[in-house]
Amino acid sequence: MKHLHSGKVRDLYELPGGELLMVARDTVSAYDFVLDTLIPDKGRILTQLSLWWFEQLADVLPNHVITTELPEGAPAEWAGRAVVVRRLDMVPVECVARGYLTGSGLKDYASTGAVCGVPLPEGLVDGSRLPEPIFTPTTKAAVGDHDEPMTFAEVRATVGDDVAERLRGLTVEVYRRGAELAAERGIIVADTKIELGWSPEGGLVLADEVLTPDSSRFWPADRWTPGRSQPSFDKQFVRDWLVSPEAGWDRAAGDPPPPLPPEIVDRTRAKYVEAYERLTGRAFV
Ligand SMILES: C[C@H](c1ccccc1)n1cc(-c2ncnc(N)c2C#N)cn1
Repeated sequence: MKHLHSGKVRDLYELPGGELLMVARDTVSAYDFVLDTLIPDKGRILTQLSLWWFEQLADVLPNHVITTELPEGAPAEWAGRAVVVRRLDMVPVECVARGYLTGSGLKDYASTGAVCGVPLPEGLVDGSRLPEPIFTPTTKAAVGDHDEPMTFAEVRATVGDDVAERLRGLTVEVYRRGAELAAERGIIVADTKIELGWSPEGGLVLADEVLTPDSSRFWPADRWTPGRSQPSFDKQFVRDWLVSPEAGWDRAAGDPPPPLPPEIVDRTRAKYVEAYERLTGRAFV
């Protein structure tokens, strides 16, 4: 199979029949670095979680999954974390929806009182819940560049009025469904990024991964405290250890992060298993 693209935590291959193979790695990224230390089973856990969300969202829109059967020639170690998907004509817009204000959205709000041109009430702070979830699209920056916020007018100019409306509607609906279900299970989904593509028949299809802790911000609901940075459901142990004296990491010098101790690896794996089991109600095997 032909290697097409490598992201921070996933790889994309082309199969002889023209379909694509998405493979999730056991890597985790923190502070914009992909760490050297692997989190065992992370790729499988997040792949199985995404497949479960595709099932939950089947009544909202179709998805690109063909099969989870490993194709001929794929290494056995990819089992459970590789998905054969339909090749789509990808929409050139990162479709993001936010139900809470943080990260780049908070920066945009702090300087403009709006996010991607969507005006918000005054007085919001880091972690504030928004009155309604909003569509906050960005450009698809080249590797190494940063995604830039897009206004809805810019999305219209890029894909046309009708498709822009549909991107907004679908992105907010996927977010709402995910955030609602997760909230019932004690997890806040603060925001999420989805990828949409056009099928050969011309319909919009949900692609990539969906509503995972890599494509979304997951916060433990019982620790939500607006006004400060919220702890990450899955990455907080890694973040805290990396900036602790024990790690001896000179982040300011731009040094790569040190390897993670086994205990941090184990606790982080347990958080991914916990997120999967709480959301799906299924035991991770
Ligand atoms: C950003 C993402 C990516 C995934 C995995 C690794 C690195 C990047 N990506 C997805 C496609 C893509 N292209 C055509 N048809 C599709 N069904 C998909 C999907 N999913 C292109 N890039």
